Amino acid sequence: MRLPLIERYRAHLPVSLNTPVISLLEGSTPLMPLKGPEEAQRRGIRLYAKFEGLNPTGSFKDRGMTLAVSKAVEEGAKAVAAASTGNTAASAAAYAARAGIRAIVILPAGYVALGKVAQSLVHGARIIQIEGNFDQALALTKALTEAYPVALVNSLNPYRLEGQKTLAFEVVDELGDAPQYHALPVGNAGNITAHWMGYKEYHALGKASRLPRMLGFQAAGAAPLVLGRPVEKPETLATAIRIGNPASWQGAMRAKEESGGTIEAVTDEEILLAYRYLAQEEGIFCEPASAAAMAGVWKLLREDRLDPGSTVVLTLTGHGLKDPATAEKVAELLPPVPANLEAVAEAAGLL
Ligand SMILES: Cc1ncc(COP(=O)(O)O)c(/C=C/C(=O)C(=O)O)c1O
Repeated sequence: MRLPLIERYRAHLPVSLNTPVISLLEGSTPLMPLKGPEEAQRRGIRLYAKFEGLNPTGSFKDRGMTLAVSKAVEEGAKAVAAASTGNTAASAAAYAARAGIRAIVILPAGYVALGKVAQSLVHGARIIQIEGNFDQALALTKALTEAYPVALVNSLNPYRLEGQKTLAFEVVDELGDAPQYHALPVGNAGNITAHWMGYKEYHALGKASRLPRMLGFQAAGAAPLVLGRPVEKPETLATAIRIGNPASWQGAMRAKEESGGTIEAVTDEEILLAYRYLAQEEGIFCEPASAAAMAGVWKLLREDRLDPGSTVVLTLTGHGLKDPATAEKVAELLPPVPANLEAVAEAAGLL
């Protein structure tokens, strides 16, 4: 029987018997073996996708939100607030509804994928769109939660990272050890920080014999961690990681340096190629930001920078249905045909 994430990893989480468990049965997502591109097969490198799009609200955010909202309710909160590029908002809205408290979400107007706005709307969140970007939305949300009795549930909230570290636990529990490499997209950098926390905790407990090298990937137009300075006007079609000044900058640097890993940039074109590869060659529909992890691993494979025979886990952070508009960038919808067999057979390429 599927367990709430807090129950599955209670021993490793800052909860007590007084903590209500607000859950949508998140976590325990599939670790899917990939065929992998030819460059991986040739070197005997095994790729696995940890598909976080199969969480209840369709992204990895649910791991952190179950804990952040449970702890907020334990502390008497009647409302939670988050700035978001969309998935944090969707998750906060769902878990607040589950808990019977209010969600306030602040979004950068015009830069949040359709599916995520739909989720926040339908769950009844109070949606505030600002004429600004995510970084401005986060500053406003911090100010709001300091001035009013509302709990902040962005990844500045330590409970978010505590929840998200469980992904590393699941990978080790399933593979029997940590992989040599773990790749993921990086925006506000909470997730790479949390992954590294989880691997270090499990390694310290002797549950993993090794620590993976963390491979973080940013979109080239929104790559402050690669440039070494904030990006004033971040731009990328991968709107989930369109962030110019990551809140967990230090955490990301620690994960990179302590693990001997790297944080690099991939272009929007490379992201779209990886997005299409995952959908059309592996059968996995993830959102563009998630495909940055595949784009990055592909780049390292082309540059022959991954050890032959190694195992690489990629966190595919969100489901592709979140951003239906981008699907049309990689496949053209043909115009309708007359409703007769010959026209359909011709359109199907069977004639
Ligand atoms: C699909 C997807 N992939 C990657 C990231 C980057 O994770 P972080 O590096 O921990 O920020 C996000 C982040 C989204 C938000 O920050 C938000 O929803 O406000 C995401 O939704």
